[in-house]
Amino acid sequence: MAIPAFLEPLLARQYGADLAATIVEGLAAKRAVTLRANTLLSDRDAVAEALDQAGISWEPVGWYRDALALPRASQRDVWDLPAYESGHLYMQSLSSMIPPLALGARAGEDICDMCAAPGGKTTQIAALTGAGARITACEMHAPRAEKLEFNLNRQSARNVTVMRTDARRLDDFFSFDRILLDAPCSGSGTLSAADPRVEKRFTPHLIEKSRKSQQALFDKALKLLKPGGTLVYSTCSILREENEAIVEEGLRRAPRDRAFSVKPFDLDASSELPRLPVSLEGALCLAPTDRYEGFFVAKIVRTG
Ligand SMILES: C[S@@+](CC[C@H](N)C(=O)[O-])C[C@H]1O[C@@H](n2cnc3c(N)ncnc32)[C@H](O)[C@@H]1O
Repeated sequence: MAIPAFLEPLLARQYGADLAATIVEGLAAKRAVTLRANTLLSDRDAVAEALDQAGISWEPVGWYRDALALPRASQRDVWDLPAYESGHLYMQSLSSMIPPLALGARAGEDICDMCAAPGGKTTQIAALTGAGARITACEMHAPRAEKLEFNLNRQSARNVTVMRTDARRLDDFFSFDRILLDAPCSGSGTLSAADPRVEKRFTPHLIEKSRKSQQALFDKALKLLKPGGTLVYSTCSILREENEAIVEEGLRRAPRDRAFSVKPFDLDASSELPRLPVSLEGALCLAPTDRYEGFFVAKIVRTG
């Protein structure tokens, strides 16, 4: 099985042939298992000690103290740890830890995670706010909403209300200080040649379907944002049509009585991130590598 052949020309149109070839190589690389210490129940040092005791070698991640990379471990090695079972850690890709950091949520705020299951980012936001924020987590697919609730319980994220609903239909009466829209996407940044279903799953139709849903969700997010509020838009796609184009079109047709601006966000030691060029100033797009998934993150602030 191979990465579908139509992807490389698509990438080449966006990034040029050389970079497209490097990206496809990055997709084929075996990615290191990475995890996040759950500070609602434990901390980085305790998780590191549990790994040491199990003989699993780990490396720190420069831009996020709670993240650990396990270059030689398998997922099963982590599943076997008591600290995994008890929710003291959460297996999560490094790239997907960035949107909650970019969101910058604080205790006391109203937060919405519009597309929340299985809950990696919801539980991270809960941990980052010390369980002091009011978090609404939407998920429209019932089995995935169950998985979300399971993970929230296991991670002890008690300040989260789960809404089993289509976030596109949220009443405009709601308003939030911060919204994370980690949108459903084609997954072009995380494709694996080892996945036997990759050719059936990743199709031009999936990109188009994702794009429509992303735009509708983005438009809704802008309506739900309080003045001064922050929206973070992210996908695990590296295609411009699912990323920059969604943000640009959403801002173009935003309600005329509101103003929004794309803002850069800081990440300590972010020079270690494998950045791809972006056409939206302030946004971040990561290349797939043996450590990172391909990922896009943009931060939008309602300025008026
Ligand atoms: C990229 S995944 C989210 C991953 C999640 N943020 C995490 O970090 O664990 C997108 C999720 O959005 C859900 N979804 C798709 N369309 C939705 C919609 N219109 N409203 C709510 N949830 C939706 C999907 O079922 C899927 O679980």
